[in-house]
Amino acid sequence: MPRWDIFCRVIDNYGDIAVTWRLARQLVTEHHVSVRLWVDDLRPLAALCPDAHPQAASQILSGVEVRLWTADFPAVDIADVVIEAFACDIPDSHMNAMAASPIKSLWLNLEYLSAEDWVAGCHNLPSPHPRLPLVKHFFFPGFTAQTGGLIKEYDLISRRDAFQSDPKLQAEFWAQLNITPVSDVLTISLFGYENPVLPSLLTQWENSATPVTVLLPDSKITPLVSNFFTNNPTWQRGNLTVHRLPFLDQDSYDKLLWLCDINFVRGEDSFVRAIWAGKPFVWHIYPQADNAHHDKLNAFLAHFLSNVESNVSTNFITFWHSWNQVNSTELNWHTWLTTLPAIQQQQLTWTNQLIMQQDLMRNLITATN
Ligand SMILES: Cc1cn([C@H]2C[C@H](O)[C@@H](COP(=O)(O)OP(=O)(O)O[C@H]3O[C@@H](C)[C@H](O)[C@@H](O)[C@H]3O)O2)c(=O)[nH]c1=O
Repeated sequence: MPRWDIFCRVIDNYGDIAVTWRLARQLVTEHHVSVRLWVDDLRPLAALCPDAHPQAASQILSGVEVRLWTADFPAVDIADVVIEAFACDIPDSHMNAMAASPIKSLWLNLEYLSAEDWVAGCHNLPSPHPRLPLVKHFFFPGFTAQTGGLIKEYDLISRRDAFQSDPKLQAEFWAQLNITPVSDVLTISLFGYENPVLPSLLTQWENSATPVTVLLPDSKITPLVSNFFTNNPTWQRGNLTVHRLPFLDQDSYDKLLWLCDINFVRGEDSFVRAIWAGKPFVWHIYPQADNAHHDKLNAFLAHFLSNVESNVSTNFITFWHSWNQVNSTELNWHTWLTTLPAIQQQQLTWTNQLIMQQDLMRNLITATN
């Protein structure tokens, strides 16, 4: 059985481990390879996967061998495929062992997702090691067939469709969340980074003509929501009700996205899952130094909105820019809502095209053959 090593350093938050954990599980389940996932901090994994022990040096989870990556890296057997996630630099001792081994590992650097045009040109490029007889290849996820694609399990869309068409499955999930659903409300999931424009949005929801129910899994945005409800322990103001949820396991979070009418997501992995959920979403992109994330945000918007009439796309972009503080235009929820019929249509067409493309894991496997 082919052996794969995946290396992940947790920079912050959940995204680094979220992506590698998802990929590791998919490789085991769908490609039947043996996967060893090296992670330098297991605490975020324990949030995504409650079965994970946050300190264990070694544990098997969903068929994946999860190893705590410490400074004193052990001498271990060399895998057929080595994935270094997000340029995390595998240990020198291991690299030397790879160079000396008769097994010629395929070494890939799995990069961050971007819709920018340059990605297609850099995907698969080799990077020979300056000293050792090793070549690392860049592997860029992306939205076109010229890139490494997006993570999507083979049965994701059928599981989503089954959930979205079955009131019983939805009722079970509401019960799991311990919430009694209310009809004729707009249900919104809210996940994001600290965001100074949030109070304005909450006020607009409070005054909205349609009642708004927010499902709020624990995140960096929670304290701001809590401030909004100071002196109001029920977390209800005007037409806005917020339900505070614990941080959900990764599979339950998918269901939350499938359930809600609109999803506010962030970073990388929840953003991709919101795309697959097929519901309108708002992306809080991971903020980078020198506003490098603005180009990334605009590249995605250009790609996503390429077939949308200009007045709709202008209003849509203005709202996303305000949410991400790319501009100082006041956030206008009502105007954004008017874009939704056209956006939903576009999302359906666009997501269906993406579904037809080969997913990231299969592109990885193609690269290894
Ligand atoms: C809210 C919630 C999220 N999740 C999951 C969804 C995702 O798999 C994961 C969150 O990861 P992300 O969406 O990527 O957002 P993120 O912000 O957590 O992660 C990152 O983004 C990257 C771009 C950065 O490089 C990383 O350093 C990191 O900041 O948490 C749950 O499983 N349960 C929950 O309740």
